[in-house]
Amino acid sequence: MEQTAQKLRAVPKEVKECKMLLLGFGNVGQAFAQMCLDKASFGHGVRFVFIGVVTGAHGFTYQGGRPLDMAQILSLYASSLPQEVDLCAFGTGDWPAAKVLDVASTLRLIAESGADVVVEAVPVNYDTGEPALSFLRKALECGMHGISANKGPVVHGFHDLSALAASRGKRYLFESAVMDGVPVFSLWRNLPGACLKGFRGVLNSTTNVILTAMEDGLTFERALQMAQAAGIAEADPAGDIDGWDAAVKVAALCTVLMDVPIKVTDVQREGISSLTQQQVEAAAAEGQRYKLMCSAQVEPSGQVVSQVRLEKLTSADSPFFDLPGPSSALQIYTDVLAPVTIVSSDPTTKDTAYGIFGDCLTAMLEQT
Ligand SMILES: NC(=O)C1=CN([C@@H]2O[C@H](COP(=O)(O)OP(=O)(O)OC[C@H]3O[C@@H](n4cnc5c(N)ncnc54)[C@H](OP(=O)(O)O)[C@@H]3O)[C@@H](O)[C@H]2O)C=CC1
Ligand SMILES: N[C@@H](CC=O)C(=O)O
Repeated sequence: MEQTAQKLRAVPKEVKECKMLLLGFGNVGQAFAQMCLDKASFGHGVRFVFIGVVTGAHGFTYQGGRPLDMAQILSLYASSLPQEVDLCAFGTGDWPAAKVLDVASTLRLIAESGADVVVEAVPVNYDTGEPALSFLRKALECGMHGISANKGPVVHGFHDLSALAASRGKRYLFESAVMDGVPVFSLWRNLPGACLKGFRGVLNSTTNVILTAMEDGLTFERALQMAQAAGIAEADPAGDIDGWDAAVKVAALCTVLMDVPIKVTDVQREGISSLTQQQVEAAAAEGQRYKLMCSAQVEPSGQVVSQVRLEKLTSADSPFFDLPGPSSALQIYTDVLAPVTIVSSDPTTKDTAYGIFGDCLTAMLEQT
């Protein structure tokens, strides 16, 4: 079916080889690697070759730029307990094996690797964007594309990284940073001349899983476990629960779509931890439900007011009311279009993987 559909699209004549260095091999990194394998014979015009994988505490593998057997690496992860995995077993070339590759060594590895694309999917740092920011900067300085699923570098380095990328004729792309693989940033690139006056949305899936599950009578803790098992919670789920993930996404949208580079701490923020089962049930009994709403709007003064707020939605007409589990939605208000709403229903890490995959293709295929 996929093959047939692909024939309807323009198939690039030449196949480009793309050497990939993958930083971070958790839920997102693995889903992305799997997608590259699944789509290898799809005729999209790029042959992805993994030459290095770096983790935080599970070692790294790099064999002097030689292709890695990604299917074998994925199958090791699938068949082992997390604490048993050590990627160094696949070989580290001239590099000494180390379960933890420190940031300075990772930067050296990026520079040495000669990769075409560095894909970065390491945990978010709300305060500084590091070490992801430095990884992406190094990749771009070395003339590689920097593709990232991480919101931190968007907020802490969007303008610098984009300018650096442009100066090298490369791309810094991050479609997965907000709403997984849903084309939010690329949609905006396709609305030239439009001004964003504001937006409203449900942008954190983990809290939405928890809120929906609590409506069904599950405990907060059990619901969080479900989100973790689905691979959508942050490495530190407090970032989801306390509203930091939602706030960094709001800041990312303001920075890129409004061209107003706000900090995460500029976003008025609340989380969901104070909400009780009784409050959720009482709301449900009145046909209402709680959502962690994200919003920003440009005031007449030009100032941007942004917030993450736990709201009790009262109207089934709201595009955010009927949004179960990990689903997310964003409504944008521009000076040229009636409100536009994008909804993602029950996304998984495959959606995020596609955001990265699409960015890699965009970067590779537009390059002459
Ligand atoms: N999960 C999701 O649904 C989505 C996630 N994102 C973003 O994608 C990124 C990755 O998320 P996810 O895969 O879920 O997170 P995980 O915690 O599952 O994976 C993170 C990976 O990064 C590795 N890592 C940690 N520190 C370093 C470092 N210094 N250098 C190299 N690797 C490092 C970890 O190593 P180790 O395995 O050894 O711990 C792990 O492999 C985050 O920024 C997240 O916000 C974006 C959209 C959706
Ligand atoms: N932890 C995040 C993952 C995607 O950004 C969420 O729950 O939305």
